[in-house]
Amino acid sequence: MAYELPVMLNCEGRLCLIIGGGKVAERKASALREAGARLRVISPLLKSARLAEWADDGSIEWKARAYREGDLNGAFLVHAATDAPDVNAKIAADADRLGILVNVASEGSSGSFTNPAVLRRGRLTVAIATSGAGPMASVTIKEQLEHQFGEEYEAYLDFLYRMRTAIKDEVELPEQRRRLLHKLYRLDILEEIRRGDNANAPWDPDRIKQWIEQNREE
Ligand SMILES: C[C@@]1(CC(=O)O)c2cc3[nH]c(cc4nc(cc5[nH]c(cc(n2)[C@H]1CCC(=O)O)[C@@](C)(CC(=O)O)[C@@H]5CCC(=O)O)C(CC(=O)O)=C4CCC(=O)O)c(CCC(=O)O)c3CC(=O)O
Ligand SMILES: NC(=O)C1=CN([C@@H]2O[C@H](COP(=O)(O)OP(=O)(O)OC[C@H]3O[C@@H](n4cnc5c(N)ncnc54)[C@H](O)[C@@H]3O)[C@@H](O)[C@H]2O)C=CC1
Repeated sequence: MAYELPVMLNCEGRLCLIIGGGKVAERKASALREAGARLRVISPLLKSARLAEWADDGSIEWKARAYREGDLNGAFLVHAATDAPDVNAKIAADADRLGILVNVASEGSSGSFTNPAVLRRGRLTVAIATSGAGPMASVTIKEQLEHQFGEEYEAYLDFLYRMRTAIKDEVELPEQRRRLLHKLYRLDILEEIRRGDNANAPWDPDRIKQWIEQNREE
């Protein structure tokens, strides 16, 4: 078995195409909207009500026709999400020729990327893929992880982000930076957040500065 390479794609402002306008197209569109992509859907009709809504309010562009060669020019990535496997296969071949990332809904292994099930807690992303064992296995495992990684992780990662940014801004010496970052990840802030202490004693910029001053020397 060859393992696939997990990556995080920055789709912000990039043109992403979805060929097809059904349930699967809607799911892929929804994820790409959250990622800030510029979205174009090509499909003779939109079977998904949400896709139709987004086309109406202009948040996605809809071309009401079947796929044709040339549609892929200028795209960052494409989802082949029609219910016609031969059309999806043609899209995959065209995309490969042009060097464009392609996902094939009807036959995952024939595209250049697949979509994991995703658990988000603010800045935390947990992606689960099963290399062919099936998307429902991914979803079940995601549901198990939801209990382990509760809502408090959003506040926790925001805290880590603010601390790390402040350390990078305030501390020049690599040695001190490293020491502070090591101490940062050992702080038991998660427990503080769970107890609700964090709301009473927020880590505002002054307290962060103070912590940096107290901990920068051994
Ligand atoms: C390879 C992959 C390629 C890709 O699409 O990227 C793929 C492929 C296929 N899926 C099929 C079926 C279904 N997929 C779902 C749902 C999801 N599928 C997703 C990912 C992936 N699906 C990639 C592998 C990821 C991994 O490794 O686990 C999720 C996780 C993410 C997402 O789609 O964004 C999302 C859950 C989102 C969530 O809820 O969190 C449902 C349920 C439903 O639709 O409600 C069904 C019906 C039930 C069933 O059949 O199991 C079929 C058969 C189609 C046919 O019958 O023709 C194929 C084709 C094949 O197997 O190659
Ligand atoms: N990867 C996944 O997560 C899943 C994949 N599937 C697969 O994905 C396919 C699509 O599923 P659904 O969205 O439920 O189908 P659907 O039937 O709801 O939608 C298909 C869409 O494709 C459009 N279409 C058909 N021919 C086209 C063409 N030549 N050019 C452009 N658009 C065209 C139709 O107008 C329709 O809007 C299924 O056939 C199945 O093989 C199904 C479930 C989950």
